[in-house]
Amino acid sequence: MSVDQAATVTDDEGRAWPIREAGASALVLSEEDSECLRAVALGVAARHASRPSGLHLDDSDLMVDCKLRMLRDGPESLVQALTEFRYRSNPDGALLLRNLPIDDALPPTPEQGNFDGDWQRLKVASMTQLAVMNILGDVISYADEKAGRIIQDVVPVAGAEKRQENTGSCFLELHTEDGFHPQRPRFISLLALRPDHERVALTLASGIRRSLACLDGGTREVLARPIYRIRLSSSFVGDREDVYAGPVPVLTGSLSDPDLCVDFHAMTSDDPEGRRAIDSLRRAILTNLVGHVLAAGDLLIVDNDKAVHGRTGFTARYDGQDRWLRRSFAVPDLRRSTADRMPRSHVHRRIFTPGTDHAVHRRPMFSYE
Ligand SMILES: O=C(O)CCC(=O)C(=O)O
Ligand SMILES: [Fe+2]
Repeated sequence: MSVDQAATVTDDEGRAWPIREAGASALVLSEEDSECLRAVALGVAARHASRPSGLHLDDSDLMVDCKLRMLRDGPESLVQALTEFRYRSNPDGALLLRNLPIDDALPPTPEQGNFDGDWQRLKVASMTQLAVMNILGDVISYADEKAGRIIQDVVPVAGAEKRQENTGSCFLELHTEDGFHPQRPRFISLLALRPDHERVALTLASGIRRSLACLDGGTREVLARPIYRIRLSSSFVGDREDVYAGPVPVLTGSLSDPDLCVDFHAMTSDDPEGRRAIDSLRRAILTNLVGHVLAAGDLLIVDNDKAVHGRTGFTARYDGQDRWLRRSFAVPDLRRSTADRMPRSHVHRRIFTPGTDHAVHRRPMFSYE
């Protein structure tokens, strides 16, 4: 895959797929609303100032505070847009927010994948993101990934350029986030602190609501069969390439408005019909791409049930000024994972133990080749 100047993605067969600019339908916060949100973020940060960085902001009191202050003092138009998106989603399954407050003096982009400094140096960005996520749902993170951090850093890492994960800088194939996880996120948010140097890294999304019309009834029926397996991502299982979840269907729920779980890099089917249906779906998804080069203060929310996302390639310089996004997840109901979390913690325990051949999840769901 590659991207040319006219914002198209070119697939391996040389066919170019246009990318609609997501900025056209963005919600741009007014200066007044942005300052209002900054005040909410600073207020929450001040009340939790003694929280050590080592806890990665993992505490339900902080989440309660974020939600309460956002509902009480946050910009009403933003709370309304988030609540509508939560209930109804939209045709692209993606909502771009612009002009969100972030911290004035940013630390250098971390080199090794995680920001290890004091969270207070990013208090505006961190609390803003958690305030937004707490309106969309219940914040969750995964112990297997990035040490369970509640807010994860998405930065290029030297040596990982070709990896199909967010430390890479090549084309990141369209995927459902953590589609293999029993409590995968409903919403993911990506808040940009810095764009890439050349401003070419387009974060992409594509919604099943737009693609459904491009799929015939037979293809939809195949995609609804539980004949697909998803390889666990390397951020969960390291270098192992043989751990799969499934079998699962790609389309579930309503026939006219289905949910989607697919990964065009990590999903396979032993069934030739299943593979053909995935190819048709990929063409439909590529027909309906939206994209945006996330700039500082842009926050993209992806509805992980209704859209896949990915990113076009870029060149990292590893000079402390590289692209830097921050990511967080929300689920509709945290209580569904009570047995898999410590009390008051929002971190889901490991589903995979490195060095063993056993996934630790209590419901057997992984297979090994
Ligand atoms: O880098 C991006 O824009 C998207 C990365 C991504 O897919 C992720 O972090 O889940
Ligand atoms: Fe992703």
